[in-house]
Amino acid sequence: MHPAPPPFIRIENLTLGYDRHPAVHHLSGDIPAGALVAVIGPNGAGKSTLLKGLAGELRPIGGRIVMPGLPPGALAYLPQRGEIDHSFPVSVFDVVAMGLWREVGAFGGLSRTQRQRVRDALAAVGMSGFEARPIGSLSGGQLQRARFARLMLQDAPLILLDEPFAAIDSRTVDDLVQLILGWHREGRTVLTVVHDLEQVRRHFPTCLLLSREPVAFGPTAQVLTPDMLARARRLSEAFDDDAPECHIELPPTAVSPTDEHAHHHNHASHRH
Ligand SMILES: Nc1ncnc2c1ncn2[C@@H]1O[C@H](COP(=O)(O)OP(=O)(O)OP(=O)(O)O)[C@@H](O)[C@H]1O
Repeated sequence: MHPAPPPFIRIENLTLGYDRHPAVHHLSGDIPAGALVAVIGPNGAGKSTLLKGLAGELRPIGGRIVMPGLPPGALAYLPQRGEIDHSFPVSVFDVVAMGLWREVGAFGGLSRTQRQRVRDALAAVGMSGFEARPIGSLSGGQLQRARFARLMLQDAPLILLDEPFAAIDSRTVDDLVQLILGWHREGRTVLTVVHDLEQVRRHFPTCLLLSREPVAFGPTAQVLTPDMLARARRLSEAFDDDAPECHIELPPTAVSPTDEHAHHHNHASHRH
């Protein structure tokens, strides 16, 4: 018998938030290497906050995230809103080439091979011929393709995508899903915030259902049950950002390696 491989990401009683107000709390669990995880939950459930925490953009208020097998900085993160200033006169090629900054450095020039890799990444997202176009002239779907091309060049073992399909045409969504499935086949670990549950059922083997705290984490078919979704909704409705404290009691659930912390507690942002 082989011992179980170490987790790629270990989350230990994690609390993340803003100005010491928890947005996600009591999150614990292991994510194995090569997992393809959909992060789902109601609006304001803390999905983006979790990705920011994993990306290192938000420091935990409590608990910790450990990624034993990940070299420092070896993750690629696609935030929800475009971080690209559309009015900035920069070409699609240059924006995508930023994906190589770790190997090129801030002021380095690109080698011939690196320039070819940029063109290959653009071809892989169906954007050949757009190299010289100003980034601000792209449609929403084209811009998202370019952002995926940049991400590909980062060649990271861990990829975090925050609502990559929001406000994107269905053909582009299909193409982006195929790229994600390709990264999964290559053995990369991918966490994606997704709103469309059909999309999740069809393509994502593992699911984390969040509602400020973990509701369920495991195989998608066991997480996406009417019970679990109703539970997530109830938790989200019981939440009030301005309320002084919290006493939410959860019954234990069948699938949930992550909710062993369900109990009475006091946090400075729940109501009853
Ligand atoms: N920069 C911030 N400063 C203060 N509070 C924030 C900030 N960003 C998010 N929040 C709050 O944290 C909570 C969780 O937000 P988050 O964006 O993580 O939720 P989400 O699940 O991604 O929601 P959605 O599906 O609507 O994008 C919300 O109450 C939100 O208002």
